[in-house]
Amino acid sequence: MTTEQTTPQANEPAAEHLAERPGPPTPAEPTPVELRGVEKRYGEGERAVTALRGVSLRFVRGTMTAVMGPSGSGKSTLLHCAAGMERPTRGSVLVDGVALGDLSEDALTVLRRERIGFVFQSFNLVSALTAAQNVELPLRLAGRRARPGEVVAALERFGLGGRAGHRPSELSGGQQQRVALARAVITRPAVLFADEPTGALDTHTSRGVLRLLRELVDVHEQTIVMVTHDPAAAAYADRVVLLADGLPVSELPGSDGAEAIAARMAGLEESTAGTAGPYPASGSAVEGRGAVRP
Ligand SMILES: Nc1ncnc2c1ncn2[C@@H]1O[C@H](COP(=O)(O)OP(=O)(O)OP(=O)(O)O)[C@@H](O)[C@H]1O
Repeated sequence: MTTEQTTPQANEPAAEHLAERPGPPTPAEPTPVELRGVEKRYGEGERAVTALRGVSLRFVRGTMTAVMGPSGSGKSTLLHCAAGMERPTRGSVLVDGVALGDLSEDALTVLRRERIGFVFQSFNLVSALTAAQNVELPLRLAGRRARPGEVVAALERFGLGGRAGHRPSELSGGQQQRVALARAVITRPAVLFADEPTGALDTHTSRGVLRLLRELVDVHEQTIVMVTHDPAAAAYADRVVLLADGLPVSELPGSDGAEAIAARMAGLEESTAGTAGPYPASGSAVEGRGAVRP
């Protein structure tokens, strides 16, 4: 396993410093998402599976992070815990500085609805609703009405201006995923989680969706955390975090390119193949952009 240190952004403290002292975010701008020592165990006794072993990660505003790793390494579990869809067994998740573990189920539902966006590989649109109704849904669930033109503007932003009245079955896969994206960001969430968002799309359509994700980050300062198996998709990210056996073990910038990411993944798969997990169960921290702390 290699340990690397890349240059931190000019306006960020040294990554190493961050890794040791995650510290509180400034009151003016809380960190969109922070995981502190997150463990997740499923089941009890002999059948227990530890999916996450003490993960500490921060996802800063206006960055896109790709999470990769071998099958079963804990990627989906990490995303579900970070998005408040599952409660960690130990440790804490903070969204916009709010500890999810301190919230009641009702308060967590409200926070998820208003501060967290999620897109799935299978789009998860409501089949009986039109594109416009799907996009408006999170606002209605929050008891709000869309402002005049808000939904149309959201659809247009994702190149769907002419599709407002179409139902999901009348749309291509790429169009459905763009409706899902418009729906996920209409509430202006602190973070957008994406679980294999291009997994069901062909290469050309995938690139279109990835460019839209990139634009959300670069133009609108959206924070995005995306699980992917595709090194070409990960290359769109600022940061690629590699998981193995429930821990972040390595990290590289997406700008290193798909080939370098694929090579790092291959090395990881080789080193973990047939083992019960060579990584310590005691905890790990990977912080900031471009830092590595296996
Ligand atoms: N609900 C569950 N009950 C029991 N074990 C689970 C559950 N969900 C996940 N696991 C286990 O936790 C571990 C991590 O699973 P997870 O789905 O997070 O991995 P992953 O990296 O997303 O895998 P993949 O790339 O195959 O989707 C695996 O060993 C899995 O079998």
